Order: sequence, then structure tokens, then C-alpha cells
Amino acid sequence: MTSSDESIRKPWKSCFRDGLFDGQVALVTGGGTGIGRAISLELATLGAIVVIASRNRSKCEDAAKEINRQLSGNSKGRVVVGKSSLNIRKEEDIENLIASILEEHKRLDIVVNNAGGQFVCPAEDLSNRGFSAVMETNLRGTFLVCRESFNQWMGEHGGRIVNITLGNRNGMPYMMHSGAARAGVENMTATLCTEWINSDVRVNCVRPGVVYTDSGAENYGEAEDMLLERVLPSIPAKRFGTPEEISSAVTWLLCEGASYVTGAILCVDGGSSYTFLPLIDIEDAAHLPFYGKLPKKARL
Ligand SMILES: CCC/C=C/C(=O)SCCNC(=O)CCNC(=O)[C@H](O)C(C)(C)COP(=O)([O-])OP(=O)([O-])OC[C@H]1O[C@@H](n2cnc3c(N)ncnc32)[C@H](O)[C@@H]1OP(=O)([O-])[O-]
Ligand SMILES: NC(=O)C1=CN([C@@H]2O[C@H](COP(=O)(O)OP(=O)(O)OC[C@H]3O[C@@H](n4cnc5c(N)ncnc54)[C@H](OP(=O)(O)O)[C@@H]3O)[C@@H](O)[C@H]2O)C=CC1
Repeated sequence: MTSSDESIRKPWKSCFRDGLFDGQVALVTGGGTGIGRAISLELATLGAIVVIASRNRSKCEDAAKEINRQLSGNSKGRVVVGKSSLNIRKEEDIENLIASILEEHKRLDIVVNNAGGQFVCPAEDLSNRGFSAVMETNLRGTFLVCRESFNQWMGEHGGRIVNITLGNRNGMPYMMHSGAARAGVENMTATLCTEWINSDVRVNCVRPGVVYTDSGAENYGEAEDMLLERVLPSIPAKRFGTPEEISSAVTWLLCEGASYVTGAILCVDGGSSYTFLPLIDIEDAAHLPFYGKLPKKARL
């Protein structure tokens, strides 16, 4: 099996009913690629106006055009691009984006904190700034989007937030920074869900295992072979996940059917949380395209 095998690329159809999110407004950070894009497509298919934003605005514009082309004429939903580019490491970007959504769409019912990422680096070689960059992106960025959504809208009107984290139950070899940041997001979610429940705001996490995305394949390049050879056999399901499988978990947490669910961490990982990710030999990391960006002392 390869990661582009038909068995994990079946034609997608939402398992939720049409019109589920009619009249609602959603923000999906990083909604132009990979998992975020699948979430945006599904929410728009189900009727939501979905605002997508990330650092690369033109990538979001292309994605919005393509998703809107895919939507059936029956859907009241659509995808629109945020007024300006969004870097979740910048507090001002977040404040301005949410203010502009409220100015234009007059509400914000749903937030999916999907934007994030990391680089591969052994812990002993990780610089102070490298650690901070990943914390700022995944932990502080997610916090600031939650806080602004609450302060500018949800605190008064209610809402639902889903934070995308990362399968890190057994730690995250060579990605300690990201594993720690996502563990922080999950614990933050546990606190926010109780602090905000009386404002009718539910906050949950979806924790994906390894998910095949075109953007990821671009990112991992030649390393795909290594992932297939080393990581795939350790996944009880014996395949990677698809963005659509993450999206349907997110959609369920956002819908009325989950109205009593808050503070949950929903693992969507083919059982990977219950096995150990094999420690990838650092020599294999030399094949990774991002290896060249490692600080010199982290290279072989
Ligand atoms: C099993 C897999 C499952 C997971 C899959 C996914 O998540 S798929 C999703 C995948 N998608 C994504 O991950 C996309 C989003 N990811 C990103 O944007 C970046 O990875 C980021 C979040 C770190 C921002 O990075 P940036 O470059 O804008 O940050 P900056 O300019 O602020 O630099 C601050 C410090 O960071 C250091 N540093 C930077 N790169 C590397 C490196 N490769 N190596 C070592 N160090 C690195 C840099 O050297 C500097 O420290 P120094 O030298 O001054 O002491
Ligand atoms: N694919 C996988 O196996 C797994 C992925 N995840 C997580 O799921 C999420 C989506 O990943 P995936 O779709 O695979 O990968 P992508 O690289 O396609 O998605 C990351 C998205 O986040 C955006 N982004 C990154 N940094 C920032 C930032 N500072 N400010 C605003 N937007 C940002 C990127 O857009 P832009 O570059 O334009 O800013 C991009 O759209 C990420 O948080 C990822 O870590 C978790 C587990 C496994």
C-alpha cells in the first residue's frame, strides 16, 4: 500500500445532513490546505459561511475558489478569505481578523484552530528561538484565537471551538517542542471548557494521528518512503488517516449532537495512541527535505 492508495482516497461524502450549519459563521485557521481545507469544505457543504486565513493569503484565495466550485448549488454555505493575512504568532493579526469577521458577517459561531506545525529537530539541538517559534505558533496562537473569539463574540452569544492537536500520548520523538505545545493546548482546553461553559461555549480537541495530505507529502517529500516503511507498520489500522476523517470528527463536535460534549480529546488515529511510534533513526532524518534547514549542529 502507498499513501496515495485508492483505499484511503475514497470519494468523499459528508455523513451529516444538509443544512446542518445554515446561517452560521465559522473561522478555520490554516483552512486553505490539508486538513483545514477538508474541514472548510465540509462546513461549507453543510451551510456555514467559512472564513479561512493564514500567512499565505493567495493560497487561501485559490483554495476558496476551488472549494466554492466543488459546492453543490443546494448549499447555502461558501468559503471566503479573511480580510488580511493571518499569522497566529501576531496578536494584532488575530484581533483584526476577528473584528473584521464580525464587521462583515455579524457573528462568529464556530472556530477551528487548525493552523500549526513544527520542524523536526532532536531536543538537544533545539535553540531557544526554535522552541519559542513552535510554542508561539501552536500554543500561544491557539490561546489568542480562543481568547479573542470569546472576548469579541462568544462570551456574549455562545459558540463552539475545536482545537486540532497532534497524536502525542507517548511523546513526540524529534518534535518535543510540538508535542509539548499540543499537550498545553489540550490542558488549556480542559480549563477553558469549564471557565466558559456558563457562556454556552464548548471547547474540544481533535487529536489526529498521521494523516496523508498533499501539503504534507510536499513537506515530507522523499521522507514519505521512510514514513511508509517505519511508521505505517506501527499504526494498528495499517494505513494513514485522511483529512476527511479528521473533518468529520471536527464536524460532529461542532454540531448539536455533541451539545453535552466539552473538554473532550477525540483521537482520530487508527489506534496509534495505543502503540509506540518507532523512534525514527536520526540517519533517516537526513533524507528529510527540511533537514537542510536544521541548525548545523543538528545535522549528522
Ligand atoms: C508524524 C508527523 C505528524 C505531523 C504532521 C504535521 O504537523 S504536518 C504540518 C506541517 N506544516 C507545518 O509545519 C507548517 C508550519 N510550520 C512553520 O511555519 C514552522 O515550522 C515554524 C512553526 C517553526 C515557524 O518557523 P519559522 O522559520 O517561521 O520560525 P522563525 O523564523 O521565527 O525561526 C525561529 C527559530 O526556529 C528555528 N527553525 C526554524 N525552522 C527550523 C528547522 N527546520 N530546523 C531547526 N530549527 C528551525 C530557526 O533556526 C530559529 O532559531 P535560531 O536559529 O534563530 O536560533
Ligand atoms: N498531517 C498530519 O499528519 C497531522 C497534522 N496535524 C496538525 O493539523 C494541522 C493541519 O495540518 P496539515 O493540514 O497536515 O498541514 P498543512 O501544512 O497543510 O497545514 C498547516 C496550515 O497552517 C497554516 N499556518 C501555519 N503556521 C501559521 C501561522 N503562524 N499563522 C497562520 N497560519 C499558519 C498554514 O498556512 P500558511 O503557510 O499560509 O500560513 C497551513 O494552511 C496542523 O496544526 C498540524 O500540525 C496534527 C497531526 C497530524
